[in-house]
Parts: sequence; structure tokens; C-alpha cells
Amino acid sequence: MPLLILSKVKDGLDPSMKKKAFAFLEKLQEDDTLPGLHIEPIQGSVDSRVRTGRVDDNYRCVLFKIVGQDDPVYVIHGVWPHDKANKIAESVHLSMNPINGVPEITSVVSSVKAAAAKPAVETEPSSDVPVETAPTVPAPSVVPEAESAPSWPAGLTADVLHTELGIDEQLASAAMAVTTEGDLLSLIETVDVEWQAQMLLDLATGTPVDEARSKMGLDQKVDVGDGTEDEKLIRSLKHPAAQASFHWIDDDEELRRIVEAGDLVAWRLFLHPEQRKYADGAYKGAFRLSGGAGTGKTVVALHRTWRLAQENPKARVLLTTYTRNLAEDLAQGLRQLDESITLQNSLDSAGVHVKGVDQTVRAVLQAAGSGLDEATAKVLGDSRTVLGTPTSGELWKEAIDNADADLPADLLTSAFMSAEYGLIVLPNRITTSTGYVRVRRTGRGAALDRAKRLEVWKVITEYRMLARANDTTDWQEKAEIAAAWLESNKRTFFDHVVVDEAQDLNLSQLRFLRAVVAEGRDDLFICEDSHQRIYGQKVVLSHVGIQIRGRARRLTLNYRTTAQNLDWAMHILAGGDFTDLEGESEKHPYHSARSGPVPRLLPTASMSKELDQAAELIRTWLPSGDGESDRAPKPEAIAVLVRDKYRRQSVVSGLAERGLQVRSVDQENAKPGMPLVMTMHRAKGLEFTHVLLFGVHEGSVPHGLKDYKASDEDFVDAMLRERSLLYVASTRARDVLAVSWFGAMSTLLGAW
Ligand SMILES: Nc1ncnc2c1ncn2[C@@H]1O[C@H](COP(=O)(O)OP(=O)(O)OP(=O)(O)O)[C@@H](O)[C@H]1O
Repeated sequence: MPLLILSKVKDGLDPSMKKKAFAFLEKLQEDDTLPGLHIEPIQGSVDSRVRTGRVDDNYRCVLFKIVGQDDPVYVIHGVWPHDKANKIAESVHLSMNPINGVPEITSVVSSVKAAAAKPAVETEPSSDVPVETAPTVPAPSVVPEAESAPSWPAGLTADVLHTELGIDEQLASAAMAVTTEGDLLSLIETVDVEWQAQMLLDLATGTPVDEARSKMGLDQKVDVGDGTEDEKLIRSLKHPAAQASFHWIDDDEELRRIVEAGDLVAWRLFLHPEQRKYADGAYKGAFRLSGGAGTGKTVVALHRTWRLAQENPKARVLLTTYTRNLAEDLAQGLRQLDESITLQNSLDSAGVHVKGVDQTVRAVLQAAGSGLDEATAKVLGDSRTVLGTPTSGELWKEAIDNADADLPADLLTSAFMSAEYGLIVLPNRITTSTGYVRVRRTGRGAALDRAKRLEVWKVITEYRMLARANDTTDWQEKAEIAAAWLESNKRTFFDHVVVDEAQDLNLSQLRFLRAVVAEGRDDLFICEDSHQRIYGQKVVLSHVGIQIRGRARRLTLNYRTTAQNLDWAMHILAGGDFTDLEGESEKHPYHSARSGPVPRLLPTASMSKELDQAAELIRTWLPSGDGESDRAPKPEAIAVLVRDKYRRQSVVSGLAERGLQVRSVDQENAKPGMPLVMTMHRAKGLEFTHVLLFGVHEGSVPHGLKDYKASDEDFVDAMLRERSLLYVASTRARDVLAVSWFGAMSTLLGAW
């Protein structure tokens, strides 16, 4: 039976041909001699292994036939219209890189193209955006990183690139000749061999040669052994570095999964060697994977969860994240990875569980039943058997009013009290005034002497009494109680826990996750990006018993957005001082290999004008209905992101008044058919081809900081979250990003 390998190629499968292409692959895998397949060599092709096969009357598949000792192996290159397929088949070549032995498909045409490419940076904004007529402030000029020179590591030359790393000789010379990052990006876009493009990008941002080599998996020698050229080629296609571009379809089951997914989704099939390493790695204990927005942390979390469950079907694997919406997206991602996966609901079942952290806490509390007296006493100071519904966020205000505490007005805010409760009182399980007077309040700022602490304690006691009277507990209390119950009963419910978006979890949720998984190999795998913390306060994993001990790595290649959008987003972060989940400074750069238009900045004089402009802009993004629609995004791939739900409503009605129907998205899943309007918070974890950040003016972003005046630390942290929110929102755009406001623009934009 022939073996099939899919290769990663741009535009290699016309969407309308998917069904027929899969039917072709199924037949080919069954028997490559079936007459209907018409597998034929091409006269005059540069590679004698090239074949084409009949997909239908008009389309042909281009593939390579490799004959080893066993069954033939077919490397599928792509499906194209008849004439184009023949042309491609004449010029493509599958070979092992002469320096490092990694297999690669090159084209005679494209290597000439790379050498001849005249790099050009797009500095003018694209013309599909309406011209601003009445700005009240000058639009800040965009200074893309594209203008700065590549930061090659010291001593790097074209010769090193070629003779030591295996970069194509002409490409290596062309790369060393460019003078700006923008020019390098333009050059890279012409390169067909993806690992070569990615390695150049890595080196151009200062990554040392050895590190760049190791990231691509090229520090492990490609040992192809003896035998014919074809036998060696087959062995080279198994090397880890080859997996980024070649996907083995090992068995019927794998082909079935691909066919059922109905698409050759790149993230399913072609992991970067680094992503593969973290998805498959075995770790002695907790592991932390960080990386900027769009670097594929979620993709690694999905592959890792699936792999852990495949390896041991008896294992209980939890994939979890901050919100229920995000957990639903993860469940959908797992189904895309493997349509046949069964997700478990009951805590005791082996297999994969996908749940938000709070849902998991609730399930554990249900399992505890009425046995919570001891845990509630430990956390809240008195025994409770009913934890009830979640406490309203308004209860702090009532507690402050009732307690009549003698404190400065700045301290008498819900923001201060809830931060004090979440960062100091609950994690330290303080249940008495004496305990609170003695506790170290490291990192809280707003020094509190004994008298003040006793007054704060009055408010906290009142909060707890009111909640008890209402039969409620807040989510962080529930998590802390569940953790206490697990710890004292020595119970665990999972063998492996994989966490996405961990930067948003509070100390009690993290302690709960530490407690719910059996300690040991591959117990906790934590994906995080501290630049994207938009909820809660800074936390440090070791404070809740999660010991990373050097098991931390970082992803640096952005797959989602263009280099231009990324530069813009990174500039927003530049004014903040971020730390990661181990308390270390977070400054590492990351990059994108895709290029696109520079983000548009669109000031206006009034909200009404901003809406006029938004309606006009979105119309230019929508399919025109004149046959151009194939290139236009689907309406639901366009998003308007706003700071809060009030603005969401006014944008939806304002655009409707201007004849543009858009869909407001709250907690529910977004339905297709119209552009979407949602808050920046709701857009977390999502992505769109076109994004308009609407209403980014002073007073709107940053928002609500007056509640944080009590403590410099709280204020700085709240400002950091606002910065992160704008960064999260900006990095949702795959291709086109625009930012609008009326009046004075947000100070966060001015800072770059
Ligand atoms: N190896 C890959 N090949 C192709 N596409 C990829 C790959 N890895 C990730 N992607 C794509 O990049 C985008 C971002 O991936 P993902 O959501 O996993 O990143 P992330 O780091 O979790 O982002 P964020 O932190 O912003 O949520 C997705 O569209 C994903 O499909």
C-alpha cells in the first residue's frame, strides 16, 4: 500500500477542489495502479520523480514518487488546473539540502525569482481606506520597524549562511545585501522553502547562529544512512526538521482524520520544530511555555492534549483556560484536530476534559458534596456546607458602606478591597484580624499600619458576613476552598493538566490547578503571555507551589499577523514594564514572516464622524458582489472592537443608522454572515482578517483608573492591563488593522 506525505505549499489546493482532492488521495493510498488515477510522469521535468495524477477533467495533482525498499512513497505537492499543474510539475524539484540534509521542494522558477527580487517596503497606506477629512489632532506618523537595519548576529556572512546553515547560496547573498528589515521581509516572501525563510528572520532579529539552528531542529544530524538516493530521501523525510513542511499520513486513520476535518489546515499538519518539541516533550514536572500573541501557544496546547490522551487512553487529561468562551474554542480546536475525539464530562472518566477553570472548580466542589466544612473553615474562618451562587461584584461597595471603616477615601474602593482580598487575604488563608495584622503584604504598596489594617479587616469581615447571609461565595473563594479540600483529602482528579492563557488566572485558581493534578511527570503544562494579562493581578507561580525549575521556553515566530501590525502592537507595550509568571522581566521580541499594509490611524472630530468613517471603511472591506468576492474576507472575518459594552451598543446602532448591518457579540458564539462588533475583552483568543479598533480616545482607553488611586502599585498595574488590552485587540488582526478615535487620542497611542 503506498504511503502518502503532504507537503506544505502556498495556494496548493483550490477550496472548491477539496472533496475531489481527498477522493483522489483515498484512492491513491489504496492502490496507486488504479487506472482512474492516471499517475503519469512529465516529459522534460527537472525532477524525474515528478508525476501528475487526474483529480477531475480539469484539475491535476502534482506529486513525487519515491521508491524505497518497501511500498512507494508519494509526496503530494498540490492540486492545480491542468495547464498550471503541468507547468509546476516541469519546474519543481524534491531533494535533500546539500548542507544539512533536510528535504525541500524548490522550483527552478522561484530560485531565479528570489535572486531577482527587488525588495520594496510599502510605506504608503493602502488606498482602500477613506481619506480623513476633519482631523482634530494630527495623525501620528507610523514609523515601522521596517526602516531599521536587520540585527544579524556578529560575524554572520553569506558564506556562513550557505556553507554552515544550508541557506540557498543566491538567497544568502541577497539577504546579506539588504539594508532594512522591510527589504528583508519582501525578500523572504519570495522564498518557497519555509525553514529557510524562518531561519533568516530569526537571525535578522539577533538570534545567535547556534540557537537559530537548534530552533529549527537542525542541531540533530539528519542521518540518512546508506542505500539509493530515494531510500536516503525517505529517511530524511522523517527527520524532525522536515516535519514543519512534510506531514506523513501513516495510516488510514490519519487520512480519515484529514478528510473528515475537510481541510488541509496548516496548524493541524505542519508544526514548527519548536512547536512539535513542546507538544511532544516529556517533562519531569510543571512546564511553562510563553510567547507573544499568535505564536501558536494554543496550537501547542491542543496538540499536546491530544497526544497525551493518545499515548495513554487511561489518563485523565484536562485542557483548561480562563473563560468558558475560550474553553469552547479549545474544544472546537480539538475536534478539528481529531473529529472522533470524545470529550468527557464526568470528573472520574479517563480521557480528555475541556473546561474553563471555574467550571472545573465547580465540578470538584460538587464531588466534595457536603464535606466542605473543614476547607471553608480554613479559607473563610467558619464552616459552610453551601457555597451557593457567585457573589455579586457590587457586594464590596455594600460592605464598605456598612463597615463604616476609618480609612482614607482612596482605600475605600471596591478595586482596592477586592485586590487586597484576592492577593493577600485569600491566598494566605487569613481568617482573623491577628492573621491580617501580621501578614506580609509584599508588592501591594499603600503601606497599612496596624490601625489601618484593623479598619480594612472590618470591611473584609462585613463582606464575608453579607456573602454568608446571601448564601454566596465569589469565584476566587470557591477556587481556594476547592484547593483546600483537595489538599486536605489528598485527592487529585487528573494526571495531566494543560492550561492556556494562564496569565489571566488568579493565585487561587493556579493553586487549585496545582492541587487537582497528581504531582509528577508531565503534570502541568502552562501556556502564557504576560503581555496579554487583561484580568486580575500579577502573580508568581512559585507562590502557589508551582515549581518550574528551569522548565520554561518561549515561542518567537508569529503565525497570525503581519510584521506591520506586530510592530504597531509592540509599540503599545513599549511604555509598560512587564514580568512573566516567574516574576522575571518580560522583554523578549518576536517576529512575523508575513507582510501587509501599515496600520491606519484615523482621527475624527466627533463620534458621529467616526461612525461615518467606520461605515465607509467596512464597506470597502466587504465583498463587493462583482466577482471580486473570492479575494474579499467573509463578513464575519471583519471585526470592530470597542472598549466596553455601552460603546458596543452605540456602534451597532450607529452603523445600522448608516445602512450597515453588523452583529453585536456578547457571551454567545459569533454567527456568520455579518461583520462583528464586540468588546476588546471578548475578542481575546479570536482572530479576524480585518480589525477596526473604534473609540481609542482619551477617557475611553485607559478606562476606570480613578478607582486605583489608593496604591501606586495598583494604579500602575491597572494601566498595564489597559496597555495589554490594546495590544490584545491589535493582535487580533491577521491582515488589515485600522484604529480610530474622536477628539484627543488615547495616551497609550501617543507613547510610541
Ligand atoms: N505551525 C503552524 N502553521 C500554520 N499556522 C499556525 C501554526 N501555528 C499556529 N498557527 C496559526 O497561527 C494563529 C495563532 O495561533 P495560536 O492561536 O495558537 O497562537 P497563540 O500564541 O495562542 O495566540 P494568542 O496568545 O494571541 O491567543 C492561528 O491562526 C493558528 O492556526
